[in-house]
Amino acid sequence: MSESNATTEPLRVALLGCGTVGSSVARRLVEHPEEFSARVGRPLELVGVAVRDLDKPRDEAGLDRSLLTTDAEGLVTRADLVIELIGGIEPARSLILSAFEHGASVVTGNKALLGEDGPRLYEAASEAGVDLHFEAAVAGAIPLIRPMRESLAGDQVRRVMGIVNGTTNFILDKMDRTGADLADVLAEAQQLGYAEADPTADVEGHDAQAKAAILASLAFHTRVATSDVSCEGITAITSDDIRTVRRMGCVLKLLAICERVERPDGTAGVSARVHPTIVPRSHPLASVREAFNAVFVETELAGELMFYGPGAGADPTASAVLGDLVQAARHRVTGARGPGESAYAQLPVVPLGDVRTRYAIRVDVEDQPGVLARVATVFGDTGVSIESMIQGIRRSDDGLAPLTIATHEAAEGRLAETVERLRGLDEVGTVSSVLRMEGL
Ligand SMILES: NC(=O)C1=CN([C@@H]2O[C@H](COP(=O)(O)OP(=O)(O)OC[C@H]3O[C@@H](n4cnc5c(N)ncnc54)[C@H](O)[C@@H]3O)[C@@H](O)[C@H]2O)C=CC1
Ligand SMILES: N[C@@H](CC=O)C(=O)O
Ligand code: NA
Repeated sequence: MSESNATTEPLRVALLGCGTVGSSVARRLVEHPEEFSARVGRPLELVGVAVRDLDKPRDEAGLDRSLLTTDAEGLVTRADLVIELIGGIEPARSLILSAFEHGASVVTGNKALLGEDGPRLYEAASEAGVDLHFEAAVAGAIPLIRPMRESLAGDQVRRVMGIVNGTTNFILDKMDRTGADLADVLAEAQQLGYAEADPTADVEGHDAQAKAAILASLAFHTRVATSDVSCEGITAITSDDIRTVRRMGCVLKLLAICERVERPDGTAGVSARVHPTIVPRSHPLASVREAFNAVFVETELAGELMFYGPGAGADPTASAVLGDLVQAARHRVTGARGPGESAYAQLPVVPLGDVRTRYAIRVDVEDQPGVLARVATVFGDTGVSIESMIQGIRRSDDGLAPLTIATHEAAEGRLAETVERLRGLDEVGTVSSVLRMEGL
């Protein structure tokens, strides 16, 4: 690639955090400076890397150790472009705000922070007249944020649904294929660099919850915070659940679902939720393996779009970060600006109780005449329509038989009432799982 259009004045780049993703970003920056220079139109100079521990070996990142500093606050004041890959809320937020105050554009992969305090970051970037880019924050390497912010800016998004957490997809996929337990597979996902620093964020669904908030905000031009997204993770999923779902010809996936919905008074609202979901094996989401992500975006004009690729891991995530870096750097060169916040619609977030979907409920019942009728009556009373009921063989130890009831679409509130009433039946031992279904 030619360097003829590159001036000699470098743009100063500060990297905050040199962990899984940061070290891959650093390596690429120091290994291929001429490529970046040619693509941006000006050289990029890595002026510092903020770390927590100066003595930690980092040879694999190919870094000149004199670039390392524990003074992240000082580093952001002498940069044109700041890459934040520390993660978490603080000190990441203060460092990003300080970067904006000092006139730097910011690239981050920090979905936790964007989901909690995105509007504040947008506002600060806008006041400073600089860019805020975050392609890595949702679905790793997959170009999804830029299409949502820019390519689809003239269309109307109806629904965004998909797998946005690599760790849990890796775990569920392994549980499905090998019958392994959740805890065994989590350690492997951590080793491969997919999990968050605290993997509870992955398995409890909070990482996907923050990503759903980001996607819903972009899709519906509305401020949706992480706390607006209802969330259920995969920690309660057992190998029994996986087996039951297999027998149904389905697979279990942790899905983020963001929808534009009609409220009871006919006005538009937004719903956003994350939960384990039963998906038929014939559905494209069922074949998403390991730490891959896949997101369907349904719009008024484009119809259905599918985004697929590596959703986590050092190098795939670095690809998204570096793409953003080049974009932010080009803007510095040309004087252009990236898109700011678009939250003009301000649609209300509907309560989970009003959201409608389908369910599979697994209960253990006494194997006696009249029990199925009594269970069915509960559904009739609460207005939840049954699609099928499958009873398994009575167990010898407790004399109970597993019963799986699949429903037609019903409101979450009605379903919760149904489950409550099932728990009160003498003939029902336990309600062992309640799972939502999509694409059936
Ligand atoms: N690992 C992945 O696959 C993906 C990660 N992300 C996001 O990218 C960010 C970084 O993730 P990872 O690299 O996986 O995390 P990591 O935990 O491997 O790296 C974070 C690094 O920041 C350092 N750090 C913490 N506080 C610091 C401070 N005050 N000053 C300087 N350094 C500090 C830590 O010592 C650690 O080396 C997070 O926001 C994460 O959510 C986004 C997409 C994918
Ligand atoms: N922990 C996250 C990393 C990428 O966002 C995941 O597993 O998806
Ligand atoms: Na992405």
